[in-house]
Amino acid sequence: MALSFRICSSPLICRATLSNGDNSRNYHAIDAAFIRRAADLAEMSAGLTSPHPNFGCVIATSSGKVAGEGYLYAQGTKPAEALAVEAAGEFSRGSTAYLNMEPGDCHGDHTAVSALVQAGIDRVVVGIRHPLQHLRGSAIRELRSQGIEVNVIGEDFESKVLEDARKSCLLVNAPLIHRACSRVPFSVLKYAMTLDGKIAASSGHAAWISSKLSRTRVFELRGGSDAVIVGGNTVRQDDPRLTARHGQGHTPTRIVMTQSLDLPEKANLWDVSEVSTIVVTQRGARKSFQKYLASKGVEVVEFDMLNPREVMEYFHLRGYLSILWECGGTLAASAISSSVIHKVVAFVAPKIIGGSKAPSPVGDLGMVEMTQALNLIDVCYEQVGPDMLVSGYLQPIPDLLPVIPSEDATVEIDPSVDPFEPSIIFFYKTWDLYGSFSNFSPHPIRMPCGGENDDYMTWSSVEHYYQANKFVGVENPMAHDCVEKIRTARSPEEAALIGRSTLRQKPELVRNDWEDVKIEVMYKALKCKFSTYPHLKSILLSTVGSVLVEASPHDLFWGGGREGEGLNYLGRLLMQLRSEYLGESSVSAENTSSA
Ligand SMILES: NC(=O)C1=CN([C@@H]2O[C@H](COP(=O)(O)OP(=O)(O)OC[C@H]3O[C@@H](n4cnc5c(N)ncnc54)[C@H](OP(=O)(O)O)[C@@H]3O)[C@@H](O)[C@H]2O)C=CC1
Ligand SMILES: Nc1c(N[C@@H]2O[C@H](COP(=O)(O)O)[C@@H](O)[C@H]2O)[nH]c(=O)[nH]c1=O
Repeated sequence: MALSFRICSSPLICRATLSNGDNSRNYHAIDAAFIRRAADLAEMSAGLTSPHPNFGCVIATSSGKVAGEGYLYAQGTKPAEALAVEAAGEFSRGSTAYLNMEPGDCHGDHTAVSALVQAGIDRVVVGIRHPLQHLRGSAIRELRSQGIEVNVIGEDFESKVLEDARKSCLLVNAPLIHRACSRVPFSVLKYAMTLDGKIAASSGHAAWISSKLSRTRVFELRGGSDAVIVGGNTVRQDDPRLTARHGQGHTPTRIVMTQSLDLPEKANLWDVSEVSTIVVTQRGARKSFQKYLASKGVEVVEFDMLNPREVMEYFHLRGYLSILWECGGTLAASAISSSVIHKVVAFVAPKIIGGSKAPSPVGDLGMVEMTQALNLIDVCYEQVGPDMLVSGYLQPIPDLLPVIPSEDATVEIDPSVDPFEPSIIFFYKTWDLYGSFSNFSPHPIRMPCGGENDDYMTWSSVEHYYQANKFVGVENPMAHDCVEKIRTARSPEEAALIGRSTLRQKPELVRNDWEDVKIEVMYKALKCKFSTYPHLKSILLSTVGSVLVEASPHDLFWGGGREGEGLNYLGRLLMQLRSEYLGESSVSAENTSSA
């Protein structure tokens, strides 16, 4: 029984129909189709939300019509569920909401859950529970406590068709699921090769093997990844840019892995005006070149043991969820041997270049018999222009069902929270347990713009306010524009990107006193945030006795650094605020008792 979607432009956009005309009996097939649609919608935010989960929601009426759809554009923007019920309007009442993943209410505001409850949704079907342990189960519990029937695929009902739909939910958030189950980001090895298995001519020349259409697909892959990584030799040979040039969305960080640091002085990757580059190298390698790179704005990170696993563990801690490997065969072999590659995407062009010394996509893996070959699973074949795109998984997407208990989890299965000393509370990414302490948490604040403009304005997050303040009060129309662009940025990540890149590219737009006032700016914004949201103040007060550390391994000013070498100013300001609140509450307690 084939299932299809008709797309039309009215609010009742599409309708799941069963091609044999049986429109009512096969509930599983209908549920599965809508769940797959929710996963497809979630896919639309890949790259935009990073490093946050991808969420999609479909509202379907009891007659199987789609009344509304939504996907999360970026963290801090309206949840998919709220957008979908808004689109469905009155049709929401009595309808079913299909969610690819349980909403993660990181900050206690229950927006997604409230939207469904208030819209009068009768039933919610969930593809997978939230992969992060501290968020898992709470939205489902909350919905059930409000009298809504909630069905989780694989727990409350199962069948082959539902299992397939559930798989699409696992795939659309594979990077986040990996975060919950392993300590490395989800990595995809991508390459373009000729029909005779070469990734370059014997001279090293490789531009181009695949067609323009295939290369546009590569830009899309880049746009959906947090970072792209190459080895030193690819930089020397190709001088790549590694940007996403398909005209929309996000551009990943570029990472170069080099032991020797024997890299050219002039390279496209050293131009960080559009996007940043991080060079990871062996500790002590070419110190003078490290300084040169730093002067260009390229970050250099040294490793005692430079190998793909250590590097991936480091980027995992830094909050990266997905990495695209676009290296040559030498580094690819090392990455596969270290078991950090999860998926392979190969563009095969109908060309033959020959050459016994021409490089191939994967170097030596030490295998001697064909029986040792690594077999890909869930392989897909697709024609892209003249090329064939073959993709598949080297390691299965972890199946969370055995890992995620269906009821409240007590098992320690979420290694994303490190077993730090209990007296220290680390926070960093907004979806972590104390994620609401992050500047990126989606808590709008009302503050004056600063400078001569005393008007109160709404800033979508502390990060928006902080970044904009770099350019406040500067007599230059471009500085004014920049403040406005940051204020209206659709996510804290976008605000940070504009603020940081403008500071690098146009330092003349930055206010002269920025270094002197930035701590004060941050403090005022934090005070406003914690005073505006009482539940955040309670969380802050609940940490009394613990040291607060922003676990950013790379920001040595606001964060604690990789080995505690950072100044941790964000943690310090939060502790200062906490003690001020404690002081206030003890004074008011004294006043009450003496009254
Ligand atoms: N068609 C395609 O899709 C692609 C083609 N190419 C082509 O491939 C060729 C380059 O291939 P290749 O030499 O394999 O390049 P790689 O991108 O694999 O670079 C290899 C380099 O990576 C660095 N490295 C750092 N750590 C490690 C480690 N643990 N293991 C292995 N390498 C490490 C070293 O740099 P260092 O020497 O600086 O210390 C090493 O020399 C070029 O001709 C290029 O055009 C490249 C990418 C994709
Ligand atoms: N030659 C080759 C690829 N090569 C990869 O693309 C990089 C160049 O990217 P950019 O500078 O951004 O255009 C190069 O260094 C290598 O990693 N990719 C492909 O899809 N098809 C191709 O034929």
